[in-house]
Amino acid sequence: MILGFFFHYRLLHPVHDAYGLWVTSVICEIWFAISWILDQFPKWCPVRRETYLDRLSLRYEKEGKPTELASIDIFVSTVDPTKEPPLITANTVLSILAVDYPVDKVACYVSDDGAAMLTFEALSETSEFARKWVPFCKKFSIEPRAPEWYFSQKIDYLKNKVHPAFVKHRRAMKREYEEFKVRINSLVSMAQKVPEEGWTMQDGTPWPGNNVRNHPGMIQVLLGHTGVHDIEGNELPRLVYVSREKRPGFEHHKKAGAMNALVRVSAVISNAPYLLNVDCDHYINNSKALREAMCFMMDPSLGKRVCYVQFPQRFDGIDRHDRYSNRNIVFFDVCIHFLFFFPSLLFLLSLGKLIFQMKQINMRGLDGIQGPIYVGTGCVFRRQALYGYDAPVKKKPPGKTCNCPRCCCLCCGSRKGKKVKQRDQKKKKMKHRESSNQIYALETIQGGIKGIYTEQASKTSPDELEKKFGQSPVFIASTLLENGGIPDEARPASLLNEAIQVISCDYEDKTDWGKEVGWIYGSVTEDILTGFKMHCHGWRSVYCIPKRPAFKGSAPINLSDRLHQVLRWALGSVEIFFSKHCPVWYGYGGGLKWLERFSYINSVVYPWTSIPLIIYCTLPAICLLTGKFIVPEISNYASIVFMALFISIAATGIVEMRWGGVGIDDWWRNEQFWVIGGVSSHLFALFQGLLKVLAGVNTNFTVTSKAGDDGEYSELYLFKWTSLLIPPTTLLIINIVAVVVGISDAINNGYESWGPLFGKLFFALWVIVHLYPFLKGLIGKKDRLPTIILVWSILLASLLTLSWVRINPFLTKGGLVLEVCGLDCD
Ligand SMILES: O=c1ccn([C@@H]2O[C@H](COP(=O)(O)OP(=O)(O)O[C@H]3O[C@H](CO)[C@@H](O)[C@H](O)[C@H]3O)[C@@H](O)[C@H]2O)c(=O)[nH]1
Ligand SMILES: [Mn+2]
Repeated sequence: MILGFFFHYRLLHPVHDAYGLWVTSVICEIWFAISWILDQFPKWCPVRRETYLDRLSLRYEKEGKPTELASIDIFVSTVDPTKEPPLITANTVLSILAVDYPVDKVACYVSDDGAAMLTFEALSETSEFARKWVPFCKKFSIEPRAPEWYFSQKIDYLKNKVHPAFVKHRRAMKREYEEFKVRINSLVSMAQKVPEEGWTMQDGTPWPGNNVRNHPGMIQVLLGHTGVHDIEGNELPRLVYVSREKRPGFEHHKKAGAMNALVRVSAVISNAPYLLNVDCDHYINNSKALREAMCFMMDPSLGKRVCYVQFPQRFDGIDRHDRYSNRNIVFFDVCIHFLFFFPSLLFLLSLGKLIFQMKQINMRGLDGIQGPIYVGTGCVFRRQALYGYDAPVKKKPPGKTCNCPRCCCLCCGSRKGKKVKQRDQKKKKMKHRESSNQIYALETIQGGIKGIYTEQASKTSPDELEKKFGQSPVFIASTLLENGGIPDEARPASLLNEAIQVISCDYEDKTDWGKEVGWIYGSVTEDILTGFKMHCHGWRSVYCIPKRPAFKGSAPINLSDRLHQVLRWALGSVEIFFSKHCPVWYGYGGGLKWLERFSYINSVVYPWTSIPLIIYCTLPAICLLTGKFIVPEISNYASIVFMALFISIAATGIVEMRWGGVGIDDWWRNEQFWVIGGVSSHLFALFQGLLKVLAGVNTNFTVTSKAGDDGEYSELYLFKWTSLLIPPTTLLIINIVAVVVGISDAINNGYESWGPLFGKLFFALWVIVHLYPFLKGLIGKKDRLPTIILVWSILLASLLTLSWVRINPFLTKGGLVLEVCGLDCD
């Protein structure tokens, strides 16, 4: 590293624009230093991290720990039954109901933002089917427990199963499922027939959700302890349908708002101390995953400082070559990742200040620092961490006294007196507010007031609690219980009544919901913000990668959908970048570690790299068209150093990949898609984000379309027109034109011009190779050639080349200009 530093200095000094280069190289070296440090400290080292994971799951296997499993509330969000087919949601719900966990400790809440009767009907069908499906799964321990995916597995199920009844049962079950599927699909086709007057309920009254933007809150408990049992007479987990109230003029905050509504509803109905969030297009693929998460949550050595356990996202139904890098394997499995495009191109095209390099600490690497970021699905939360509290302070060994105010409140007598007084005040206040729908008497929760959180909570006055959590006394009382649960004497009817209150539109008015409590608002990618806030409060998160993937989901497979998804993520990042929560300046003095901060910064600034990226994709073409070579002349000595550096970067990259178990093809797809997404989605996100900040123009959250159940890749070639396609097409065309022009020029000028040409051709081809999957997606099936994009892009490309040729002051070699013009005028 030090050597590298020295070389940089020696090397770059004589170059024309040395200053900018020097600065960038220093930044580079800092990154090198970080990776070096990461490798030196085994605690942060990915390999060590793996053994840590092993240790926990080993203990779990040996001792069956944790023996006492805590309750867990599971949230599924759906919004649009036309884009999120009810069958997919049904499968998600079935995999949850059949999970390998005590039934009385699981409650599944389905939030329906579309308020579609269709979703509701599909869900009640699902609950009926679950009565047969759940006992079947448990009896034969099948995996996965989402029927669609279980039955579509192409394995010989007779091989390992010796149970004689299994074959018969499986066949019967499969038939049942086919029938269930027919029922769900007939619901869907019925839904298409009832557009105008809207749905009616069985008794003829209109379905309250007919108007998606204006309807009351709806809650329906479909399964539960006291309710229906499965066909073998066993209990089933609770299943609750929730559609929050919608009124015109209220901001609903999309998924984050839906999640917060569920947090409150579940607090009133089951109040489990842990929560799991899965998107409707993801299902539980490993029925033991919840237990794995509990290993971390209840691990004494982690001391209740874990705010969430994130599982990596894995996907089904991705084309074999994963053309658009949907799997995101590099993000989920590599610790530290160099974006190779930068070092290779940018180092050599030394354009001074514009050069910069990206080195990302990804999920696995973060796990050695303060934990992975939250990616929106497949994540088990500690409920208390969502309530905006600080992480519990590490306990000092007895005998040591600490004077810091944080520790003091735990031991110091005079404060305790004050606390009791406050508690009495609270008691009075609560009694005072007692109303018909109040279920908890404070006395019943008094026993629960102990431990770290309640320590913090009891420091808060009742007024403050109300300002923070809103006006529901039942909800507030529930937040004071560290271990969750509902008092025995609570009546279900009044609980439901209270649950309706907490999903009303104005519940969050003038409270901390979405600001300090729950899922955080203010960006279309609520996930980054939510995790970030918790890390700022000093919590740590855990990355859990069980051998059998815990959750699996669907990903968009055609180019346009994928680019739109990336656009939305990038837009979210730009929004955060301009918000008060920007990790560059937010949360100093909190519990956020600086390397963790680096990574959060990286996750919000990356859309900006689209600008230099585009410049670097145009430069090779310009080189070829103008005959000017941008790479500075460097000495032999310098070029050797450059090569050495290049190789060292490549080597670290390869080592990181090996550690993560990522193949070269996955890595290469990632590189390619980084360029494709960079020059299209990231750029557009930047503009949209700037528009939003400067002019207040709002953009919509478009739900990512989900692949149907046809299993074929017909969608892969599906072409949808979008302006996102223009910049990469333009870049592609100018580079191809440049290559053609360059070669024909060399042919005209004879033998001696071939030498320098090769250097230039290399860069142009480098760009083209990166954009190749895009080209394939663009052309798709031959008959779908998108003329409109072609016209636009050729127009833009020729405009750019022409204008460059006109304004280029260096150009005196007239031949080339003619060449270019001749080509364009044809
Ligand atoms: O108003 C809304 C909009 C969306 N959703 C739900 O949000 C989830 C994610 O939406 P999806 O369109 O599937 O987005 P993806 O791009 O596939 O999702 C990724 O990126 C999102 C952030 O943009 C995260 O929230 C997701 O967890 C993550 O999987 C789905 O379950 C939707 O039903 C709502 O509940 N209400
Ligand atoms: Mn999704």
